[in-house]
Amino acid sequence: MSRQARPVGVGRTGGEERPGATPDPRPAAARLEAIGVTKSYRRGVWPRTRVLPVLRGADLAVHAGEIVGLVGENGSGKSTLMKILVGALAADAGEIRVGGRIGYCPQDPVLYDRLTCDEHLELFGVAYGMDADTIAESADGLYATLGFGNWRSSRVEELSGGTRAKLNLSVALLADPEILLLDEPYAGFDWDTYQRFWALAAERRSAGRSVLVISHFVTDRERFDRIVELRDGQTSSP
Ligand SMILES: Nc1ncnc2c1ncn2[C@@H]1O[C@H](COP(=O)(O)OP(=O)(O)OP(=O)(O)O)[C@@H](O)[C@H]1O
Repeated sequence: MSRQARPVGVGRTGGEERPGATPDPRPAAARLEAIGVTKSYRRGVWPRTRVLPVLRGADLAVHAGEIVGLVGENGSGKSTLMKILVGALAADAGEIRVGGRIGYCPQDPVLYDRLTCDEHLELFGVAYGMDADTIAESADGLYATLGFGNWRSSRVEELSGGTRAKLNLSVALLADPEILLLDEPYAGFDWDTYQRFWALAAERRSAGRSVLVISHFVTDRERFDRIVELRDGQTSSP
């Protein structure tokens, strides 16, 4: 799928050669790609509106089996680019190509105070088109991996910030998406959960999945296959 700053088309996603097939000498197509994306926000009230250019031709590619870090100063446009990649925000110009199902973990959890963790996973699972057994199996695995099964019957309003962050991440992972986009997913995690998160990301890489993570911590750098930096509205690989 491809869009004009549109979500993108399903094409040759790479990393999925059939045994016995003749190797394809072409480089594998990116699973997720942004090409020349521009975005400005309009601020203020007429007649005192002003335009704030945030992205000025940003390019980004994430391949199968890669964990890519998106870094940049506060306000450099990382969340804006991620929202455009998932289709939550329209770009002014440019193209987005997506070759697979996306799971998105926004910076601010989109959760419902009165629903329990189980009810969230059921609700989102049904929205993803999953059957009840698959939802239950996936939910059990996520509770075990992220260590918050004790809270499965608690309402979100009773949860700590870190447990909400675990549920937010679980919602993104529930349907086992080919492409996982995470906007500062571990800000509220304790050290044990932080380690579990990276083990989970590494498992996804081994399974040929793709992960794009907005990160602020320089110490995370060795965890990524590649780092992409946003500066002055454009991307580069430092
Ligand atoms: N809806 C909006 N309306 C107007 N300006 C916005 C809007 N959303 C973001 N901005 C501005 O766009 C710029 C980029 O914001 P964005 O959240 O994408 O940056 P970021 O790199 O993710 O920042 P941080 O590291 O602080 O999370 C900032 O100057 C921000 O104030």
